[in-house]
Amino acid sequence: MAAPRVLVLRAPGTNCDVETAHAFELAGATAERIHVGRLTENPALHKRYQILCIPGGFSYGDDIAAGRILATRMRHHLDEMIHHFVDSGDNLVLGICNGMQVLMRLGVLTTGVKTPQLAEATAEDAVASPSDQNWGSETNTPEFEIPPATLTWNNHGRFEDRWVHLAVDKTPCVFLKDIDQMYLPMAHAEGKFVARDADALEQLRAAGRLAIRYCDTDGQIQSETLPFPINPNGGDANVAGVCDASGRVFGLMPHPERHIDATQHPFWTRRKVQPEHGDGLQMFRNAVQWFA
Ligand SMILES: NC(=O)CC[C@H](N)C(=O)O
Repeated sequence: MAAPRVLVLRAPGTNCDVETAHAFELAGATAERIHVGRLTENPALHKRYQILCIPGGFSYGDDIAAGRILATRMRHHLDEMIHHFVDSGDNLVLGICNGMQVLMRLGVLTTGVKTPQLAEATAEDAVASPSDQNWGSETNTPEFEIPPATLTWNNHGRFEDRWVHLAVDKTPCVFLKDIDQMYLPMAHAEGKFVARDADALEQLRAAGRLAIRYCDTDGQIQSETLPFPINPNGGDANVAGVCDASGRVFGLMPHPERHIDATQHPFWTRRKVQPEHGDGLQMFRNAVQWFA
């Protein structure tokens, strides 16, 4: 099997690209960190790659809303690249933290959710939506249509940095194959997953799109919104990551690339048995194996 080639997308403010490329390399892929500017000047560059990964950070300083400017730049200048990775069926897309925020703004994680009241929706509906929740002109949505879900500010309104337990649901997500639980660091300010309404949330749940969720130390999810700090941001249904219908496009807020080695675990010196790797590595291995 030839090693799949990964395009780790950089933008001004990206700060997890080196670790993310390293995680992919450790899993057997070939990873290159490419600045968004290099892609806009040579749009055919993306054709050399099979995996697109948008890593974590503060692209464009999180101005307007985290991920918004990079997503807009991609939508306007790199539409062919988005099509190549998202729609072709042969490639994978991973967004980590700021990368998930970009994928949410692009609308590629929540496609296929029906909007029953669309016919009656008016421009006033859009005006009436809470402006502080980042509801905006997500991809391909007419001005008056509110996207099925978004990411907004953590409940406490601050940047939160801590380790979290995660439970993996049965979904088609390629990256989470054969993983039940993970312990990973999260580090974000705008990571609260909010569905447009109960109907949109149920559609995403029924379609197996809510791939990974915050849980307690035993892997249990006892309530629809677990208390802080188990659910670090107060997001709906404890959602930490979402995949598209095919399972090839996946975004998650916690950082798998920060737990690929067992010694990155906060209590590693106190553990009786050292696992061979950190919990996050399997996600990158699953991506590589998908091409085998
Ligand atoms: N670690 C990250 O990628 C941070 C994401 C984003 N800047 C936020 O604070 O929400």
